[in-house]
Amino acid sequence: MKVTIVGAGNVGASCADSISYRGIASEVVLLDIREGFAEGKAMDIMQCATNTGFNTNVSGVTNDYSKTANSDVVVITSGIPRKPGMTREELIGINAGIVKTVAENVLAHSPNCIVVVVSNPMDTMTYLALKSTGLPKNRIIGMGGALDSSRFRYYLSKALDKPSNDISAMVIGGHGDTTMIPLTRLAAYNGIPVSEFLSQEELDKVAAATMVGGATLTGLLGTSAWYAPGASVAYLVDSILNDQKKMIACSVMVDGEYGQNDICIGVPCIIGKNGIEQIVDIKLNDAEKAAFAKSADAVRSMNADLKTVLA
Ligand SMILES: NC(=O)C1=CN([C@@H]2O[C@H](COP(=O)(O)OP(=O)(O)OC[C@H]3O[C@@H](n4cnc5c(N)ncnc54)[C@H](O)[C@@H]3O)[C@@H](O)[C@H]2O)C=CC1
Ligand SMILES: O=C([O-])CC(=O)C(=O)O
Repeated sequence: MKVTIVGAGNVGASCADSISYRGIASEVVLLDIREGFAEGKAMDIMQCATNTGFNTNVSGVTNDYSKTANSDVVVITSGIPRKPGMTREELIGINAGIVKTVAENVLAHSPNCIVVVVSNPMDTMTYLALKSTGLPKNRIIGMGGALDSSRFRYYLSKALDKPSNDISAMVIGGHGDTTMIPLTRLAAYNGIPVSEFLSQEELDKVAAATMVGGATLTGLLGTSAWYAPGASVAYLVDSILNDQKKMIACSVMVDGEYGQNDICIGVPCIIGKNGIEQIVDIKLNDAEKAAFAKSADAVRSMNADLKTVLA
């Protein structure tokens, strides 16, 4: 199986690293416009192979899409990240043009691939990739919910003082500081609702920390995060390449699910070899429904900024 990652920066290289470690692809191609950069990142990752024991062939290219031909999955991470104090939405002006061109280039060489969109503002970039390429909606997947859900589990694990892997929890809605919806009502510690162990005040604190999880890291690092984003992409790509049918919150075009249409937004999805194989339309309570509608309005109004790039 062949995976191309466009953008060999912090997130792209971390995706390549995590995918190689998992041993889920025979070939990973990293592509960047910066001369020699992807080649260098690929060489550095390949020099891990003997000490970590992976057999994936990772190569790097400078803007040569012919080397990406016949990829099964293409991950788009190209574009600028935010700096402390910025929102993801402020990146749209530069990233929209990049994502549109990149999506066209990758499909010209891999017409049957599944595209995973990472560049921010991710829900809007996913919508742009879908609208500009005309691909069927199962083949364009926005990655955000996998990461937000793993941060939610991290903050729950800190509050409970229990391991993250004993906790199941999901974040739906937009991938933005104010649009995420951590589903605290449904979060569980080994099958037991977390509300058995944490007060409403503690749960509200966890939800608030989750929503600004990316901003917190951006403040600490001076640029946005990359290890957990890379691991989240690898988790998603694993479910596609190995047809695992995992349920992962992903940004996908909704068609009536959760009462919404014509936006890409985070909802629980079954992910397999065909990409998005099913949207799991669960019953939300009134407060969750209201939060989802508000989140959808914000995502929709962001998409309106794409008018010129989609014209
Ligand atoms: N959806 C999510 O959960 C997450 C999204 N992100 C987003 O991912 C994007 C990348 O972040 P980082 O890797 O930290 O940034 P970075 O600046 O480290 O890397 C971006 C790379 O894209 C390359 N690039 C720019 N234009 C290109 C083009 N036309 N073709 C090919 N490569 C191009 C740059 O040369 C650079 O190497 C940002 O937009 C960031 O906001 C970051 C973390 C999580
Ligand atoms: O915070 C950012 O800008 C990058 C991102 O989407 C994340 O780490 O969740």
